[in-house]
Amino acid sequence: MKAKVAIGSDHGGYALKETLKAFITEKLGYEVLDVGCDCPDSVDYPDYANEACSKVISEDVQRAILVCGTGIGMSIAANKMPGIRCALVHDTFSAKATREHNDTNVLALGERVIGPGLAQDIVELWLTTPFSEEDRHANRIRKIQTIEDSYANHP
Ligand SMILES: O=C(CO)[C@H](O)[C@H](O)[C@H](O)COP(=O)(O)O
Repeated sequence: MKAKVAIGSDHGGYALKETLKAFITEKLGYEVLDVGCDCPDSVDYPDYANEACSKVISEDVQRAILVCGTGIGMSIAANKMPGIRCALVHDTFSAKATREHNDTNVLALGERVIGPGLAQDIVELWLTTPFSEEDRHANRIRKIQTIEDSYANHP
């Protein structure tokens, strides 16, 4: 069964979000939950990273895609959230590798960095590439989780 995908952006990623939303639903056939923003007026990217990633954490969706001007702010905010492994990706090699090696559940993109054609290629690869399941990669992901858990009750 295909993953459900949340998608969110700030104003700097709004146009690319709209393009990707149509591509993911109409061309790739995934169900997409758009958490905003809803127009190109200035907003704050952490609000939309939080909204989209909370849908992954609650298991309403299996993946999320975040777009801002650079993708950097979105990826920083997303990676603060428990269980989120967000990759900022602007090339197709990394799109495939981060699924195979990191089992990332969130993808961040920068509308001011790449064009819509490359963004679509990245999104398609990222959505369709499975985690390799190899022991060394699974073990490294467990170590990331252990780091996260060790700070869970940090004062
Ligand atoms: O968070 C970002 C950079 O890390 C995003 O690119 C934002 O979209 C960007 O900072 C927005 O900038 P603006 O001057 O408010 O349009």
